[in-house]
Amino acid sequence: MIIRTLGEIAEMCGGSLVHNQDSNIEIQGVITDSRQIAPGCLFVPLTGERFDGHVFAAQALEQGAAGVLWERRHGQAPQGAVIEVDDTLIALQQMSQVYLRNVGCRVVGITGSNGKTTTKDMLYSLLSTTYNVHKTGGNFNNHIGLPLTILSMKPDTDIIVLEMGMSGRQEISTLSAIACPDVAVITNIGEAHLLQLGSREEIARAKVEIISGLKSGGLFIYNGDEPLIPRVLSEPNTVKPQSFQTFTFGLNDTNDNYPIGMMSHSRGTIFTTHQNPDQGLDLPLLGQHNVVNCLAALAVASHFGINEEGIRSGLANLNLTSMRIEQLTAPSGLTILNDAYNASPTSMKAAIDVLQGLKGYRNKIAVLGDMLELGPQEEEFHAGIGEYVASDKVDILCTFGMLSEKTSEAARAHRPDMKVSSFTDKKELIEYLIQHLGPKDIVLVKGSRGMKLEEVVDALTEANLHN
Ligand SMILES: CC(=O)N[C@H]1[C@@H](OP(=O)(O)OP(=O)(O)OC[C@H]2O[C@@H](n3ccc(=O)[nH]c3=O)[C@H](O)[C@@H]2O)O[C@H](CO)[C@@H](O)[C@@H]1O[C@H](C)C(=O)N[C@@H](C)C(=O)N[C@H](CCC(=O)N[C@@H](CCC[C@@H](N)C(=O)O)C(=O)O)C(=O)O
Ligand SMILES: Nc1ncnc2c1ncn2[C@@H]1O[C@H](COP(=O)(O)OP(=O)(O)OP(=O)(O)O)[C@@H](O)[C@H]1O
Ligand SMILES: C[C@@H](N)C(=O)N[C@H](C)C(=O)O
Repeated sequence: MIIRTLGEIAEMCGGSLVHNQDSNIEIQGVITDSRQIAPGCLFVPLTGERFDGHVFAAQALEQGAAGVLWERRHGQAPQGAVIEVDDTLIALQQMSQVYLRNVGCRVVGITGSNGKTTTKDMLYSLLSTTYNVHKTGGNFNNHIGLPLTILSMKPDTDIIVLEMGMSGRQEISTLSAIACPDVAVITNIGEAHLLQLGSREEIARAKVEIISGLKSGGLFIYNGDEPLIPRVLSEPNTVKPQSFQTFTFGLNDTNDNYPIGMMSHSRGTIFTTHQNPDQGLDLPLLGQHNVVNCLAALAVASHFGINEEGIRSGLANLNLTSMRIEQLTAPSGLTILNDAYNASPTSMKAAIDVLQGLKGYRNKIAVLGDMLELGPQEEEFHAGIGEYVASDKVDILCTFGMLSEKTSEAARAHRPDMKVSSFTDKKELIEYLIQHLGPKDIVLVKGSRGMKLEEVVDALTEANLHN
């Protein structure tokens, strides 16, 4: 984490010390939540939907913060080590940008509609075999999370892997300007946040903003199966460096790298690639979509010179953030595919493909929740998932949420013999599942973040099943 004096921090964020404070006070780390104050930290109050962090500044100092930022428009600052700024969020971002330059590490930025967190985790594991690597924790991928990620890295970091999220235009360009990546990755263009962007073309434009801050001569790695990306690249308004390299990955053999052989097994996939046809790699994650994510991570790892031993070791020791097609076995024996972190049509279909591809279970059950932020076509998207899940070997469908009623209706219409139930009450859904699932079944649980379907996963994990 960042360690600087109060005076240095003031200089980094364009602020000024008040109350003639001792500029040599040492700051260790930056916190934006007074509920998480660590001794010696700098507390940065931010204004959010529910609170204005400034009301907690004095309390933060009492709790052990070594200093606080304070926006001038908030009037009299509390007594103690205070740095006055015009805007605390901008100050946080400026501080992180200067610290990143001070550390001098190389920077990888990863964006895309799906797979950012997964690809980040894979890449972290591959690069860590050779370098001191820092990565985005969890899903801290926005205008606050990215600066906090940078400020939490150690000064001896060689490479930082930054996840860049968005739900609107100019959000990724802000993150790219802070990070100035050496390598920029786009995993895919799906439908996430269509509500705010309006079209997949606009989603692609928002994602391609990641190269607006790409260093000159940097490397842009993207999913070559997606035609929107090169189309946006060629648009006159697209901001990009004078010169940069490109590398494409994907399933099609028109890419720079693509799989030439894939064999699924119970815990993952063994695959070979066009670039390394004799090197069978064992990815301990389910789903073809994760092989595609791995191709992106391999492209970055190759750029940084990770050898075959490092690749194999990195994949073997992969530690994936939870709730991304996470395979669990409950004490009852029930197998759960916990994919409850988020959902959009592309990721929903990818998860259903995984469920349909697995064998050796009595029943395959899909518990599918609403997909949020999809805009005016949301009902059509849910109906499309209904048809998709009814198209093949899923035995029971349970939907959760109002939008998912469309999923159920379409599934019933597409396959009248399929067992379909729809719920809007989570307790009733859980009761139904406990009554109908048994130890030899497998259940996929997936829905948008707002549906909080991890609560279903937790209930099923603890349940005694006797069917
Ligand atoms: C602003 C903030 O950090 N809020 C966090 C806070 O929320 P809470 O509701 O409690 O308070 P406010 O936001 O109103 O508070 C304002 C500040 O006051 C602080 N504070 C509050 C109470 C208190 O007693 N003391 C305080 O000091 C507070 O800390 C605020 O600084 O707490 C919640 C619970 O811990 C946090 O969840 C909340 O964090 C918000 C959501 C946030 O943005 N956090 C980032 C660090 C982050 O990266 N979060 C990610 C999710 C990012 C994300 O959704 N990404 C999108 C894509 C980008 C979309 C973009 N448009 C956007 O807006 O995010 C994606 O699809 O991936 C994460 O949490 O995983
Ligand atoms: N390449 C992909 N194609 C389709 N679905 C994917 C892909 N990669 C991951 N997923 C699925 O998308 C969901 C989110 O995965 P992950 O968290 O890695 O993506 P993300 O881009 O970080 O998501 P978010 O924007 O919601 O934070 C999970 O259900 C995961 O299984
Ligand atoms: C939190 C936001 N970035 C997000 O992921 N929204 C999804 C669609 C949700 O809230 O469920």
